[in-house]
Amino acid sequence: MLLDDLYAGYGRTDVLKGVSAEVPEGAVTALVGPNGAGKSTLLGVLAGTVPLRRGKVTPDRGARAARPAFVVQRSAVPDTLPLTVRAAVAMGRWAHRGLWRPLTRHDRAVVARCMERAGVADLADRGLGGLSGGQRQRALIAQGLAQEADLLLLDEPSAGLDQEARERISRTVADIAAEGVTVVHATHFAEEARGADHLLTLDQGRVAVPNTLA
Ligand SMILES: Nc1ncnc2c1ncn2[C@@H]1O[C@H](COP(=O)(O)OP(=O)(O)OP(=O)(O)O)[C@@H](O)[C@H]1O
Repeated sequence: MLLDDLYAGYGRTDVLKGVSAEVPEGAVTALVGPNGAGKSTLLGVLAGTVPLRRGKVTPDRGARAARPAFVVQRSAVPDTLPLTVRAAVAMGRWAHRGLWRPLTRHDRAVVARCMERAGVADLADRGLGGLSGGQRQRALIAQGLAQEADLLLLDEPSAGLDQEARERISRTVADIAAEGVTVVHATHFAEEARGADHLLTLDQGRVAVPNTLA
């Protein structure tokens, strides 16, 4: 996917100020940079939730442009949401099924497979609110996977998690990319960024020069 001179922001302020970069297909791109650099804004642009003011995103050849799945920061999901893991992951099928249509056998198989891939199959009947941070984050990743998107966008999935939980998420993310999904993974952890296939460093709304870890 090619990002060409992207501008986006809120109100009168541009947050992204001419971001140009290549995001390789079927690989993990770590999106790094200090607080406020524009990482979440760029993810929002790629997800279609933040409008582009200028510039262009060219999807990979063969990929359908409008097939991103956005795994938002865990803090954006209320703790008290009365949902089991299975129900939360099944919400990922809404894009295919519509809100009130019952899930088909195929949908249920996809949900089961995605819980397996994200390592939450054994938690399927547990409530989201009672899970550990790492378990909850993996449930949200499973929900993103259930959308069967070409592009998986992860906004700091490891924030607040211990090293073991972070490593588990890194492995899951690498496996997903190995299956051909393009992953953009915003992170503040240098070890996660080093483990990625590609690096995109933002600084004050621009690609940092050089595009390396600080
Ligand atoms: N919904 C919004 N409305 C107005 N300003 C916003 C909004 N979201 C983000 N901003 C501002 O845009 C700038 C970039 O924020 P963004 O969340 O994209 O950065 P970030 O790199 O993801 O930061 P962090 O590492 O803290 O998550 C910040 O100055 C922030 O205050």
